[in-house]
Amino acid sequence: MTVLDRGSVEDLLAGAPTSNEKILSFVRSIAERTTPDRIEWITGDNEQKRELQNQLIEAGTLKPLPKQKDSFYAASDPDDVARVEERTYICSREEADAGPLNNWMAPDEMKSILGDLFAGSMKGRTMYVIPFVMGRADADQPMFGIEVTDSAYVVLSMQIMARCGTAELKAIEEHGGEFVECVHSIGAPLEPGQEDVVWPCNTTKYITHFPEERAIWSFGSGYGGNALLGKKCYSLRIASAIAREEGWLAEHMLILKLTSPEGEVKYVAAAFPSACGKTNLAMIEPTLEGWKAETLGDDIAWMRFGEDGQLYAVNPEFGLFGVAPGTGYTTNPTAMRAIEAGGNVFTNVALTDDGDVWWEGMTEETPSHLTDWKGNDWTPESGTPAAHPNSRFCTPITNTPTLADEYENPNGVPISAILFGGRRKTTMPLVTETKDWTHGVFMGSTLSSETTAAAKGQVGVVRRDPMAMRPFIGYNVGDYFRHWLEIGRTEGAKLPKIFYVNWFRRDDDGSFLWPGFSENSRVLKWVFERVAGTAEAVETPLGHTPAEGSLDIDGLDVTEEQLRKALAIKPEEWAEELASIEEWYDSLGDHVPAELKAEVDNLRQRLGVK
Ligand SMILES: Nc1nc2c(ncn2[C@@H]2O[C@H](COP(=O)(O)OP(=O)(O)OP(=O)(O)O)[C@@H](O)[C@H]2O)c(=O)[nH]1
Ligand SMILES: O=C([O-])CC(=O)C(=O)O
Ligand SMILES: [Mn+2]
Repeated sequence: MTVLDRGSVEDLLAGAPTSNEKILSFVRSIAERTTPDRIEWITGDNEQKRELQNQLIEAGTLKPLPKQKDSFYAASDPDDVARVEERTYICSREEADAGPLNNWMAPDEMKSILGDLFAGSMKGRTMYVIPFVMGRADADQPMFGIEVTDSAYVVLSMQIMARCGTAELKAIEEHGGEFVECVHSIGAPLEPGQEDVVWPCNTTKYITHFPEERAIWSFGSGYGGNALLGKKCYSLRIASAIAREEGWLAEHMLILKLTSPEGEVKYVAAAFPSACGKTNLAMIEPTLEGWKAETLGDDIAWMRFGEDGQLYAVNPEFGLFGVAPGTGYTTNPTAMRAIEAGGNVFTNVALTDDGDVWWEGMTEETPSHLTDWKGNDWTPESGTPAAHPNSRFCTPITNTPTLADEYENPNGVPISAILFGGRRKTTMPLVTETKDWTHGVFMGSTLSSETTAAAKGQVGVVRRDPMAMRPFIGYNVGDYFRHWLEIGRTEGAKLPKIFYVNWFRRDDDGSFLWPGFSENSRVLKWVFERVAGTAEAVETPLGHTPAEGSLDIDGLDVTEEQLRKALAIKPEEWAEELASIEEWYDSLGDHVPAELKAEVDNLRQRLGVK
């Protein structure tokens, strides 16, 4: 392995747009290790963006889409299509601090592996330096990062997902050069004369986090949450560790603004696991007369206490990285209009014969011929999905026609209700209001969902996904539960009410008991009215569920009988559920707070099951 001598790295750094020693020494140390041919600082200006686009078009990585505004298509390596949880590590000094749900390795051991992997890993390539901020630079506590990467595709995607460029570099300098170090390499060095491939990556993958040093190192993948390090790696795993220290919450939640026909406003946050409906709910078009919903965020919420004791949420992201399949004019017209506004990068969707994109669920009619995400001819008879189930649209959030004005407010909006929910065919009712904060934390901590294509692995298996954060908690899950309970004990706190929802319950014949999508506005109305103190509820062992007639199904093709089934709490299902919860808590070790374990017994008693 040739290593650049010091002189040549200095040459690459000549003309760097900063003289900040912390920034320079970080960039220098990564360049020395990875030996790129060039270093390019991302400015955020259009000329640079065009140039990168053109390079990627020439390399075959991006295809321009003549039917779309300023948008591109990319197809990844078929082995690089989703987050790889089994290759994701939390490298805290103590193993107990990573906890039983994260892969752990001692920092030194991991650094030695990474040292070998990153040595010369950018050879023949350009190292891009992306200064960015999650949230806004003018927030009370701005959260900066610098991602270095050897993927121009990652640069273009990061520029959609976060505020990046010269302005952010200046802001980092002004704030004393504090930033989260994000190091990314696709791990595909190029020898002189070696021909590149369309989607370079490495079969060895490591997505690693050093929460105590606030650093992220990612190797081998160019896709989504593995590579756009501002998203899951920073804004959830590292930020959750910071939030624990500082007394706030970094969560996998959408943020929604609801306005009633009377003009009253409430803000709601909701945590559903990956590919379980956050983007859809964040962009909901209410079917109820006079109700208005506006979008603030579709994936991540940071919530800090305001001086008035309320939890204020901001969306740290600047873009949408939405699941394409199932997004269509009938299910999510808002997302379709956002996409129409242009500036998109689509990955692993299908292509129509006239050069547009398509995915399952986009249109009512399926085209008779397509090129599938693997580049093969495809017809409806092919028997395989045309778009990969985790194919994504990457779209500027400012395209969203329903974006609330408060999105630009650096310190966020006060949250009145938190919804937890997952994808469950049975057991979990359409909606329940939990009894109090501790009971709400209990329900969130036992959140369960059938697995989806958003992560590699088997699809459709029920797994516990606490607060929809299972793959994203940057520390021990038991300590994370304790942190949630402590948030509830914060002096002067005016806490949101916590609800549990399930859009995915099925009837005996396998059909959905609840129409979902825009009709979820009816559940949101009930939640709004519970917070306002106007909706009727009945007390159940799980908290409060809508009293008969209080959930508005007027004009909906749902019978009272179906609604009863959707809301039912069946003791035989719960006997099984409680056993599974208990087993799961036990598997998490001794950090699980006793208060939560006590909730299992309380619930068992209320349900009258053994
Ligand atoms: N049956 C039903 N399906 C839904 C509903 N809402 C969303 N979906 C489907 O769930 C899938 C994922 O929805 P998204 O809104 O993209 O999920 P997400 O939680 O934002 O996913 P990530 O971006 O991976 O975090 C899509 O295929 C949707 O069509 C609903 O209310 N009912
Ligand atoms: O991180 C990703 O790749 C996409 C995402 O939002 C999720 O999986 O929740
Ligand atoms: Mn997500």
